[in-house]
Amino acid sequence: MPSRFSPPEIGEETPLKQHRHRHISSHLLLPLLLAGTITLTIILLTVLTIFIYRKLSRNRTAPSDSPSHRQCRRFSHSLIRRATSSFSASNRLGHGGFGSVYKGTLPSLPQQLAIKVMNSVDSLQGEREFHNELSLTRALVSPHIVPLIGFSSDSRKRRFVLVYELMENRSVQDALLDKKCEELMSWSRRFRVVYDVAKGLEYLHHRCDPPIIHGDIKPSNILLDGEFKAKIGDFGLARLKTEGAIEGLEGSEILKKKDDNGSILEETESVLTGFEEGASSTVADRSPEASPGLSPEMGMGNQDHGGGSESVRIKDYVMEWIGNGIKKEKPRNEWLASPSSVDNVNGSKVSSSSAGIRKAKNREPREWWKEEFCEELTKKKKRELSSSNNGGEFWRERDGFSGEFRVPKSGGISSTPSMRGTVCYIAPEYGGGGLLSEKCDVYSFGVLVLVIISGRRPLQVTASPMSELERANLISWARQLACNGRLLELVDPCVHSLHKDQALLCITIALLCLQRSPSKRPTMKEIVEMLSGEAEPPHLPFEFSPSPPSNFTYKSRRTTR
Ligand SMILES: Nc1ncnc2c1ncn2[C@@H]1O[C@H](COP(=O)(O)OP(=O)(O)OP(=O)(O)O)[C@@H](O)[C@H]1O
Repeated sequence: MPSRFSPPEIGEETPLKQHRHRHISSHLLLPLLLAGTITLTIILLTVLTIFIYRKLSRNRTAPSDSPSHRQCRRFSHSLIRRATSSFSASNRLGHGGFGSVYKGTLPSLPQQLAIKVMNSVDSLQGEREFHNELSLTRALVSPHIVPLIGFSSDSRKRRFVLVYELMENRSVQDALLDKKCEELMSWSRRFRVVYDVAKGLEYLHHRCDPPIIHGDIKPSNILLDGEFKAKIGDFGLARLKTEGAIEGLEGSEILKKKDDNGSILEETESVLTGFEEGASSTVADRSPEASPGLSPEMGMGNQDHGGGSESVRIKDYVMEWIGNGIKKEKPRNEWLASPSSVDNVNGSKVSSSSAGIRKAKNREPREWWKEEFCEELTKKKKRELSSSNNGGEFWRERDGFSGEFRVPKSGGISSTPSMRGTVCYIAPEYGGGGLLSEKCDVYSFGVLVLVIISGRRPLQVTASPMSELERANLISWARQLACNGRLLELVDPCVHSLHKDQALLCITIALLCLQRSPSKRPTMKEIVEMLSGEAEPPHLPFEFSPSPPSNFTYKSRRTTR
């Protein structure tokens, strides 16, 4: 009879065992599930963090309001050659410190192009500027910046080209100072140019992260499109603000180099002093009628009247000496002065690499030296008048005047190899080998505004009498007019439909920008607010206030533009 209870075979699980097993596995499953979920969450979080970090770091170098970079195309050199008809002279738009700019077209692109060919065969500086300009400009998207379309580079053959959109009306230098375009004789257009440049700089300083310092604001770097809207171009000397430390390092190297050259500088200065002593009397007595040999532009020439032959000889010697010095110092192919294009260009650019390469361009060295000598003569006259108490008030030293235009040493170019920017536009603190900051751009903007308002170069003598020399330096002239409450005299007489309040506002802002102390200068954001009427109009710096106070007043500009 089969037993009712048969013992379980070995290996067979009893329900009890099964229950225990189920209990154990469910006991293990929970922590396993939990661990799995946590691991998965950690992985997801890590991926998400990496994604966000990469996105943020990509946006950091780009302006905050331009999430995606401009489409920047790479072109072959043969295509660029075809676009410019083999870089034909007839297509040449202009010549900059590091090469020529050509007009061109490409079948694949609707717009006309400005093709900047960097001169980098013999120097690394051209290549350096190319990379600098490319990396910075491709990230910029603003209606106030010249749009970069593409580039072409071949390191082996040392060909570096940047392709920009063509600005039909060229630069402010070309359109306003050289051609005196009729369109720019209307006040509203001039004011618009000032406003556009201010907006462009505000974008660079306040909307880019990190901020971008242009470092070379001047008329030839302000381009005008078909409607005369201004855009900032040429970022070859631009810097990200975070590079301050690097700039500082360069600065200390430079100080060392300056010391090394000390004896040479001293020698140069003593020669200049000799010239000043002799030349001041000769130039002061000249007039175009009395001295037909004078260049009417400069009020200086090789002839002498009234027995000053010795001083003229000294002057000629110094001019010659400096001219030779310049030629001697000229690094190969770095001097790009083309006599045909020379016409009192606004300033000579000084730039550097760590190797201390210097350049000056677009001008016969002797031409711009003449202008700078005029400045020296003006200073000399100022000293004379102030010591004789005759007109001392007029020539009183103003904030920042001495030192903002240094006599270039070692052959006409600043002895400070770190100096970047252009003589007359460069901020005094940076010219002395200091740190490049946004306030350097603000200073250059101040000079630019005076140039746009007055329609003349920062250093220019239009006639030889000494009375004209008083106006030679635009900045000091503006300061004088401010002290005398005659600011509107600065406005270009060719301007029509003048809006006096706007003109006073612009000149006042310019004078604020030109204060010697960078911290006193307004920011570009504040300047845009003042120009747009969002902020109250500024007051002149105390030292420029006319006496009795306030010869001119503004109407409130709290109107919408
Ligand atoms: N996008 C452009 N459209 C039209 N013309 C241009 C354009 N870019 C430059 N140019 C012309 O070419 C000239 C040379 O420009 P570039 O930027 O090379 O040098 P620069 O500003 O004159 O001198 P530097 O290199 O010393 O700053 C300008 O003055 C301007 O006349």
